[in-house]
Amino acid sequence: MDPLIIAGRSFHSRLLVGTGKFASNAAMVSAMEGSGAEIVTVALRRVDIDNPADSMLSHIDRNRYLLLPNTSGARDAEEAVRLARLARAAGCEPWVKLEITPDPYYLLPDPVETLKAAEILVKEGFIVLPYINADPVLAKRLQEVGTATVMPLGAPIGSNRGLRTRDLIAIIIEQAIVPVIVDAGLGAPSHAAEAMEMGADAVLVNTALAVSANPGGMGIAFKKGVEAGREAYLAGLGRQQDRAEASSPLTGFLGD
Ligand SMILES: CC(=O)[C@@H](O)[C@H](O)COP(=O)(O)O
Repeated sequence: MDPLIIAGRSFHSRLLVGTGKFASNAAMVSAMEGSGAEIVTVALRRVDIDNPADSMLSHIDRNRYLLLPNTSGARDAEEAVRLARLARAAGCEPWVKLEITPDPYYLLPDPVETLKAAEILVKEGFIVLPYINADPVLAKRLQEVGTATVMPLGAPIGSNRGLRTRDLIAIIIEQAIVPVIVDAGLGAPSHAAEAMEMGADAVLVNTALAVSANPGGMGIAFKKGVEAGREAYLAGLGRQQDRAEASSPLTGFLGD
C-alpha cells in the first residue's frame, strides 16, 4: 500500500496519461488500460465538454478514471480561468490541470500567467495541478498559493527527450510539500523510472504512448517503469561515487 494522495484523494497508480495525438479512440483506450492509470487528462479545447456523447469523452469511463480537464492552448491566465470555469459548469469535478503556453514553438509554460491563474482558481475552490517549468522558486510560490501538486516539465512537450531538467527537479522534490508530478518530454519507460527513482510522486505521459506502434503495450511498459522506479526509491538507491569500490573485497570480511 503506497497510495498517491492528491488533495486528500487516494490513487493506486502513479502514472497519469494524456489523451492527445492518438490515431484512434481505440488506441487511446488501450493505452489507458495498459498503463493502469486512474487519472486521464483531456484538453478542454479539443472536446465538447458539455456533451457526454462527444466522440472522445464517450470512450472514457468516468467510473474508472478521474477526468482531469486541462487548459492546453490557453495563452494567458484569463483564457485558462475561463476554460476551467466552463468545465466545472459542465459538471466536471473541480480539478484542473493548468497549462498556459503562449509560445507555440516550444510550448513552454508562462510562469507569471500560471501563478496568476492558480491564485484565482484556488480561491474559487478548484483543485489546481499546474504545469510548470522546472523552476523551484515558482514551484514554492504555487504551493504557497495552494495548488494541489506541481508538475515540472522533464523536457518540452512531445520532445521525448527525457529528464533534461533533472537537477532542478531534484530541488523541487526536496522542497515540495505537495506531490511532484513530472510532466512532459518523457519518451521512454526508463525516463519515467528515472523520475520516480529521484523521488517524484508520479509522472504524466502522453506522446510516447500515442506515437507508439502499440499504445497498449507501451502503456504496460510505462506502468512497469513507474513501478520499478518507485520501488527502487523506497528501497533506497546506493550512492554514486567517482572511484571504484570492489564488490567482492578481499579484506574486511569473515573476521579479517
Ligand atoms: C503539459 C502537457 O501538455 C503535457 O501534459 C503533455 O500532454 C504530456 O507531455 P508529453 O506529450 O511529452 O508526454
